[in-house]
Amino acid sequence: MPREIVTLQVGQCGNQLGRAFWHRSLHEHAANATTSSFPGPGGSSRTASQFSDSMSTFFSNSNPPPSGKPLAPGSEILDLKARACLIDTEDGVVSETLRGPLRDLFASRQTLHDVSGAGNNWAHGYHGYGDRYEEAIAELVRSQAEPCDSLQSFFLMHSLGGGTGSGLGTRVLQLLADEYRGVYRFATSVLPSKDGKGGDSDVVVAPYNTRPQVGAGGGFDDMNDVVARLLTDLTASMRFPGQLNTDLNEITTNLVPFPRLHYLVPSLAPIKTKATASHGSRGGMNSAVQVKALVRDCFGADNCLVSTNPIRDSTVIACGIFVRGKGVPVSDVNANVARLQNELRMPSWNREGFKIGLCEVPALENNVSMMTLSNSDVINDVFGSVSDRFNKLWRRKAMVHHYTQYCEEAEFSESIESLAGVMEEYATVGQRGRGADTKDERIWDVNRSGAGRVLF
Ligand SMILES: Nc1nc2c(ncn2[C@@H]2O[C@H](COP(=O)(O)OP(=O)(O)OP(=O)(O)O)[C@@H](O)[C@H]2O)c(=O)[nH]1
Repeated sequence: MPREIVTLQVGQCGNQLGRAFWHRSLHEHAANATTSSFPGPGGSSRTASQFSDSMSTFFSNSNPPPSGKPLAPGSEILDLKARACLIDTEDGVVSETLRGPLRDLFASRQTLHDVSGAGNNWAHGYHGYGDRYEEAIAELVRSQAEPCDSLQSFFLMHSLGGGTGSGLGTRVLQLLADEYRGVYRFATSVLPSKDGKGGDSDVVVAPYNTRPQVGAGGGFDDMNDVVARLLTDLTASMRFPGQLNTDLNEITTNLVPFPRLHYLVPSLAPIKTKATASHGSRGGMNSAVQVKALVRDCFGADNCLVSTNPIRDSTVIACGIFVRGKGVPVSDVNANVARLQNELRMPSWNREGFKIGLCEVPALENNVSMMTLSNSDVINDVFGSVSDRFNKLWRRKAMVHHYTQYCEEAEFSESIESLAGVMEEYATVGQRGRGADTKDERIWDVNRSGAGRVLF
């Protein structure tokens, strides 16, 4: 039975990532359709093909065949709609989406946008726009959630450097927690680069808006292409049928042993962008050798989507390994898990903390590829640098007056304390992984609401 996922794209970055994700998903489904392909002419989602049960996780088909009269394969005209809410405080990106090649995938009632933006101000997004649009956003979400037979989770995309994705995005996550208790929220967050250079050098106050992290070099198109790879790999086994499928709830349950330690660092192998893509790399290797090489890459520094130390040098609390490709035996993956259990530093209570997913449908550019999600204390490098940059501004109370138009100054100290708390919990787990066993069990006693969150 399909278990639907509702996607929420918030802010400019969130909506641009969403576009890259839907575009890539449609192409994957087209490449694997048994009949004629979609997207149709011009990238449209309205075309002839088959609508599978698995596809209904992310898409609805508003033109189902008449009941009791299944149409012959190939004669079904799909009118796909993404199960998505497009939210922004400016109208540029959302309007562009509604005019562009993906226009048929979204009805205009699936969107909510204003015109003036949040001016890179978290408090403007959270309090200003949050107060103004809370009801309308709740209604928008309801319009997508209510038609679902069995809502699995919410999938949110945003950046943390500006004002809308960070502030209004946080408000949306809170609204979801309040109105849909028990439904997991899985957020993909683009964080400011560690050194303030590169992608987010345009946002001086990014550390105020973020509280946590990162980035990569290159333009947005290339970056978004990599992120779309990550998101399609993450959701492949929810969109395609398969033997060893994983859903978002399973991932969250297995990789988040404590509610506040919910930051999952992704790695991809091979990493390819449009510019560097080529088919069939490592095509000559047998599966066991291929999987071993992919694992090696994913646990090194170069393939990690967060610029930080290699995952293999950190304490790994839990880890998901997701493989795409035809005919990869699970035994090849298990052999690597056994090796990682010996090689990685893991807390003694969770040496079994691996979640494996296998999807037979390959990614577009590679015959076999791998994505890992690591819950590890490596994230403290990132949080530490955000915290340092935050404090540099905060000591001088620089730019604070822009925020106090919308919020109390106390929120600044609360957020930096909250971040310090998360860092302390990760540090404690990290020390345990290094063998320093303490009797202090406070860390396990956290009961704040948990959500999976992929950072990059
Ligand atoms: N990877 C990636 N990062 C982006 C993209 N667009 C913006 N960013 C980054 O996101 C941060 C700014 O956030 P935006 O999403 O532009 O802003 P916003 O959330 O819409 O907020 P306001 O502009 O203040 O209303 C900066 O760090 C940008 O470098 C994108 O398409 N891809």
